[in-house]
Parts: sequence; structure tokens; C-alpha cells
Amino acid sequence: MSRSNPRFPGIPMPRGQRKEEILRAELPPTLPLMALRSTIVYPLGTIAVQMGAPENLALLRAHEESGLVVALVVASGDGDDAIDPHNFIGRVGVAARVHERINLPGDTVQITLQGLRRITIDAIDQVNPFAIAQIQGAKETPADPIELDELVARTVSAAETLAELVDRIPNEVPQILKMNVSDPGRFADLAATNMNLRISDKEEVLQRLDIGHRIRFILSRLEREVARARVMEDVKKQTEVKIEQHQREFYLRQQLRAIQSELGEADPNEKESVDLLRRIEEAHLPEKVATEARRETERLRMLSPASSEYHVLRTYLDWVLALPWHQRSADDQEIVLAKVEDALGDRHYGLDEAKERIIEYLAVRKLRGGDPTGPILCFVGPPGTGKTSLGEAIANSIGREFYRISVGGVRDEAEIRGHRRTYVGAMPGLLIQALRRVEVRDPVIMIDEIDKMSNGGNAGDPTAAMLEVLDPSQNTTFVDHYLNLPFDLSSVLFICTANNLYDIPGPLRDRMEVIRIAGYTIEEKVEIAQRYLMPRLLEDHGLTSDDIHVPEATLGFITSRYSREAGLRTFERSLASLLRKRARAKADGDMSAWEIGIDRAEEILGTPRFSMEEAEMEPEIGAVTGLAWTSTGGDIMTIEALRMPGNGKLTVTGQLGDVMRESVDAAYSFVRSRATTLGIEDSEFRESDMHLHFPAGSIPKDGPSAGIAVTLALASALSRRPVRRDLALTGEVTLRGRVLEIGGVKEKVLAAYRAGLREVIMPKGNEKDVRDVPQEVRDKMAFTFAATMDEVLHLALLPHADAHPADAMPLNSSSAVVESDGPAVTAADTW
Ligand SMILES: Nc1ncnc2c1ncn2[C@@H]1O[C@H](COP(=O)(O)OP(=O)(O)OP(=O)(O)O)[C@@H](O)[C@H]1O
Repeated sequence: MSRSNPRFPGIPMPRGQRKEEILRAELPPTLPLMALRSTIVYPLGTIAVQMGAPENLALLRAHEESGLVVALVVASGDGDDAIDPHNFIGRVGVAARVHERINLPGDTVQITLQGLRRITIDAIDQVNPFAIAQIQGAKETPADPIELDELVARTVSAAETLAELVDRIPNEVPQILKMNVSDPGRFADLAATNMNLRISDKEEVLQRLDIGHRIRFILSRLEREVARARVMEDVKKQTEVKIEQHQREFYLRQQLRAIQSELGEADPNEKESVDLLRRIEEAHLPEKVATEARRETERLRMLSPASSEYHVLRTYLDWVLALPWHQRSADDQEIVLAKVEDALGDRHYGLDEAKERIIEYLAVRKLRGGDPTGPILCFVGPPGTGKTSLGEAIANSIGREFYRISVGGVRDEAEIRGHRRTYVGAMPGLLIQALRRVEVRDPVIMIDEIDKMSNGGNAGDPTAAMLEVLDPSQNTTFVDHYLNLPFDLSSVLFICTANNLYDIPGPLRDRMEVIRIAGYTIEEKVEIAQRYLMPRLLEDHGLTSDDIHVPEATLGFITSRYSREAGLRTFERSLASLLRKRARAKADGDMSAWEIGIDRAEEILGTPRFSMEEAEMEPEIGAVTGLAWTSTGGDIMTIEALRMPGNGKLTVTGQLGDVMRESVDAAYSFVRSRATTLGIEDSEFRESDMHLHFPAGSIPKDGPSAGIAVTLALASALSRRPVRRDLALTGEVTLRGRVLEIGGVKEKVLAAYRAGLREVIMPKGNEKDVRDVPQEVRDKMAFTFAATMDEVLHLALLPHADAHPADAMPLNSSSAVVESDGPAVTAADTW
């Protein structure tokens, strides 16, 4: 009995039957069929296999006698497929003898198989419980001897190369092959067994009865393996070189560091990068940020501290580490609405609608918790009306930091989004700077003057960048150009402020929840001064109410004669001037109680800047009081029309925009069309020139809402009929005389009221807007809502008055002229 040689499978131990005996042995006509899945034994070879398939186990159980001979075949497919023995009919198998059975745990039996001869399966006699096949010895075709030599030589040479290149193939294999060249069939089987072919190739070798074909097939497989092994070898070599280089550098660097530290010259770069890496770990940065920071630290280590790049990188890392990636002061869920309500109420007079809407907005934010989508709050109103202080109060009451960014005049996208690091002196944008300053990621950031941001230009569109900052659907991954890393801005509560809603770039305006703050009446300002401004100012100046007392009448005098504005800025400044005087005196030892009467106030503040009653009340020809709506609130404005001999020319002066100029032309045409009704001779138009002037010429004016005032002024001058000056007008007029709706009603009415006027004519379409005017003002004023210009003319134009000859007579130049507390030139004002 031969045993398997463990070193060379298929080479029997030189014991037991000899080859000739085996080949000569008679085979019975039927043999039990045993299908193997992952291996095969060729004639004269020996292998040990473990049997687990039920049919093979059944076969072994049925034939326990020693020396059992079976027909071995190779089953294709994977292990789970059932085997149909009929598939093997016509195929080549191996008659093999079963030796040595060893029972193993788990219903497995290990047997040793010795291959005897190739056989062909002719038929299947039985299928269950194991198959029995009719067989006969296979007839092999010998190879062409000339071709054979070459094939064998090439196969041996390929085997030698492979044995050299591939570790799995023992170096003795080519030797064994050489020793068996005299039996080419056997030679081929030995090569197939020892050269590590896959099972499908081994099966192919088994099937080939033509010896020449068999060897050629093996040769093709070996040559393919040689080619593959060569490629693998090359790759391996290259990788080894690389690894060697890395290792070399690593060891050298380690040595360098060891030497440096021995000499007390430890690399400062090294220390710095170690320190940075520690800070990166401690900062618990988001994973992406930490990875980037680590990478940049590694780069820093390589750079010379003297290089400019080193400093750029160092500053960058400082920015990354200083930003509040996680730090928060409070959660949206923690907002206590009652506290906000108290804070807003405690510090602000009136503004009921604004307060209400702020509370509603915060309520929604609180309910939505971590998902603060929704509109952006925007306070719109004239300067000094409390927008900033509302923002501060909100931040305080919800326990957040407050920060103000002014974007007025910003024309470069980089101011918002930062410069790329490649620029010299690059910095992050305003937003990231603000976050570094406040050190938390959830502050209240007030973006001031968003209406004065210029949109578009060579340097990128700041509006688009602003939109990305403010839009809750985009700002979770806001990427500043300098940082080049996404920062989540969604926890920031943004509040924008603007003086003029219509100057806010459209895309931004669409996403805003606008809260309008219109301005205060004199009475309101006095009340605010008593309740809020004075106590605060006293404290700021180190005074108490015992040191100085400013009675209500004086407060009213100061606000109407020193500041004519919608807000409280100038008023507050005037009061501060009073208190400074008092503080100085107190510092000099004056401990008396100052009572500030009107005279005393005038003494301290100087001559009043505004006359007592601004508006002219006496009817005049060609002078009309219009109402304007500017970015500093509402204002009254006199429009003067003058007729003089000439030839029908119309001159307009006073810095007007296109829309206003066109409305003057339209007004002139309308007046001509109503000439008969107004009692104007047709010759008047041909023989007179008209000059229309809008005083306060330094302030640009535009918009259509001066329409009815202009028409009235022209009609008055041409018809020589006086106009009522105790009323103010606003409204757009069409060529055919229809009066159209205008904006800014509340501001305009408050301006008229401040100027002492008690009657206003406005378009019928604006009747609804009067609701916004404070009740106490409404109660004291009369409103007329006109649908047509004819109604306006009827109401405002008085009958001819001989006392007012109008021809070429200069108008009273003291007629009310707009005075402005704001800058000399404000943005496009709207009528
Ligand atoms: N309703 C109010 N009650 C009490 N104080 C007020 C009120 N409105 C404004 N103030 C005070 O007026 C001053 C100016 O207000 P604030 O600075 O908030 O104005 P603003 O609207 O932000 O102006 P700007 O548009 O110029 O920034 C502040 O001292 C503020 O406290």
C-alpha cells in the first residue's frame, strides 16, 4: 500500500504496488462513483481527502472492505449544488483505490485515494444512495515525438522559472519533472499536480487524452503564471524600494532628533507642532476640521520658521483653533418668552407691534429647537428708533452674546466671505471674525445697514454671500474662503437692520420677516426721555435725579426745536450736553439742584436749530406742502411753482430723479387739460414759462408720490388761485387725473404732525394704512382720501384772491424748507 508523500502530493511513497502492476490490473465493468469537488488525483498519485457529501459517505458505509476501487470524477459548480451522476456520462475520470479511513468529528471521514488509471464513464446504473457507473479504461493518444521534446523542455523551463519566482512551488519540482520526461502522460499529470493549477484547469488536464494536447495546455497555464509572477515581482520590488526609503528617512529623522536633543538643540518647529497637535486634540474639533488642522500642522513642521509661508500657516491654524466650533451659551429650547417680553418692555417704550412679532418669532424658534429654519428678522426704520437696542435686549434676555456687524458700503464679497489664503494679508470675512470675537457659535449677530450694501461689482457679489450666510437652508455649511472649511452658522440668530426696505437687495428681502419701526411723535419722545433716556444718562454721567431736573415742557422744547427727526439720536445727544454741563459743575463742587427751564436749556444748548412752527399756515399761490418719506423717516417739503412771461418752457430744479421729473411733465399736461375748469386762459401756457423748485436742493429726491402736490402747485401758479397751506399732501397722479396709492403713510403722517399740520390729503387706496398711525395722533388729525386729482384741486385750491397777485412775483422764500438732521445727502428719497 503506498502512502501520500507530504512534500509532493501525487508522488507516491516508494512502497507498495509498482506502476506496471497498477496499469495492468483488470478493472471491473462497474464501479461506485465518487465525485470530488475541490481536488483530483491522477493515475499513480495519492492524496488524502475529507469526505462530507452524503452520497460519498453512504458509499463508504456500504463498502467497508479494504482496497475498494471507485470511479473518481470532478464535480463542477459550488458545494451546495446537488450532483446529477448522469452528467458524468462520456467524461473522463480516474479509477482510484481507497486506503486508510479515519473517522473525524462532525460526520466527516478522511480517506487516502490512490489513482490507478484514467477511465471513461459510459453509463449510470444506480443513483441512490450512491451512484454506480459503467466504466472502461480510457485510451490515451501518444504525442508527436518531435513536438513532444520541445513541449517538455519548455514546460520544465517554465516550471523552473516559476519555482524561482513563487514561494509556494518547491524548488525540487522541476527536478522531479525532469526525472519523469520518459513518460509524457505521467509527466503532464505530475506537472498539473505540483504546479498549483486551479481545479478547473486540473479537470481539463484530466479530460485531455491526447498527451500532446495535455502538455500544451499545461504549458500555456504555466507561461501565464510566469508572466503574472514577473509583474508581481516588479511591483513588490518597487514597493520595497519605497518602504525602504521611508524607513530610511524615518530612522534618519529619529536620529537627527536624538542628536539635537542630546545637544540641547531640539527643533522649535517640532515643539510647536507637538503643541499644536495637542491643542487640536483638546479642542474636539469636528472630524473634518481636525483632519485638515493635523495635515496643516504636519506641513508647518516641514517649513522654516523664517519663511513667510510658515507665518501664513501658523496664523491660519490659530484661526481654526480659536473658532467656537462647539461652544454655545444657550439652547433655543431654553428661551423663556416671558423673560424676553420683560426685557423688551423694560427698555423700550411703545413699539408694541415690533415686540409682539419678536416674541412670536422667538416662540417659533424655541418650538423648532435644533432646526432653526424660517425667515430672517429685519428691523426697518429711521435711525435712532431703537433697532439696535431691541437687538441687544433680545440677546440679553435669551442669554446670548450680542455682536454688531455693519455692512453699509460693503462692495466686495471677500469682506463677508474672506480672502483666499493665497492672498497676502488674507483674513476671514466679517462673520468668522465676529464668531472668533464672541467665542460662541450661537450669538445674536445684528447685521446693520443691509440696505446700504452695494450689490454686484468686479469683486464678487456681496449680496449673494450675505444670502448664503443668512439663509437657514444654506448656512449650515458656510464656507469662508480663508478657512476653506465649512462652519455651521445655523445656531446664530441673525437680525438685520435697514433704514429703507426697498433698498434691500430683492433676494434678501424675500427671505426676511420685516418689522417696521416708524418713528416717534414729540409726546412719545418726551415720555421715552423721562422713563428711559434720562435715568440712563444720569447714571452714565455720575449724576442723580437730585442734581438736575428737566421738566416735561423743557423736554418737549428740546425735541421740537433742536432735533427734528423720527428717532432719538439728536435728542439724546442734546440731553447728554445738558448733563455734561451739570456733571462738570458738580465736579467743580456745585451741589445745588438744577432746574432746567426753557431759557436755561436755550442758554446751554445755544440757539434752537428749528423754528417753532415749521409749516406755513397762510394760503399762498404756487406753494404746496408735500410729504416725503426719506430714509431718516418722514418729512414735509414745500414745492414752489413760479409763473413768468415766456414761451411755454418748463424748468425743474432741486436734484430730482427721473421718476419725479416725469411726474412733473405729466402734472403739467394734466393741468393744461383742465385749463378751462381751472379758469386758465390757453394763452397762459404759450406766453408764460414755469419754474418748479423742490427746496433742500442738496438732498436727492425721487419717486412718484409728489404727483398731486406738484399738480396742485402748477395749477395754483397758472390759475393764480392760492393753495391751502394748513394741509399736507401725498399721492401719485396719473395723466388722466387718478390718484394712486403711495408708501410710507405712517412716517409721512407723523412728519406732518410733528410740523404742526393737522390735515392730510392722501390717496383713497391708502385709507387702510392710517390704522398704523398711533391713536393719539390719529385723534388729532383729519384725513381726506382722494380718488381723483379733481377732488384734490377742489379741496385745496382756494378761489382767486386779489391780495395775492402771482404774476412774476417771487414767492416768500421763507416758506417752509426742509431741514435735515441727517447727512447732507441721503440715499434716494422717496416721495
Ligand atoms: N422705544 C424706545 N424706548 C426707549 N429707548 C429707546 C426707544 N427707541 C430708541 N431708544 C433709545 O434711542 C437710542 C438710539 O437707539 P438705537 O441705537 O437702538 O437706534 P437704531 O435704530 O439702532 O439706530 P441706527 O439705525 O442708527 O443704528 C438708544 O439709546 C435707545 O435706547
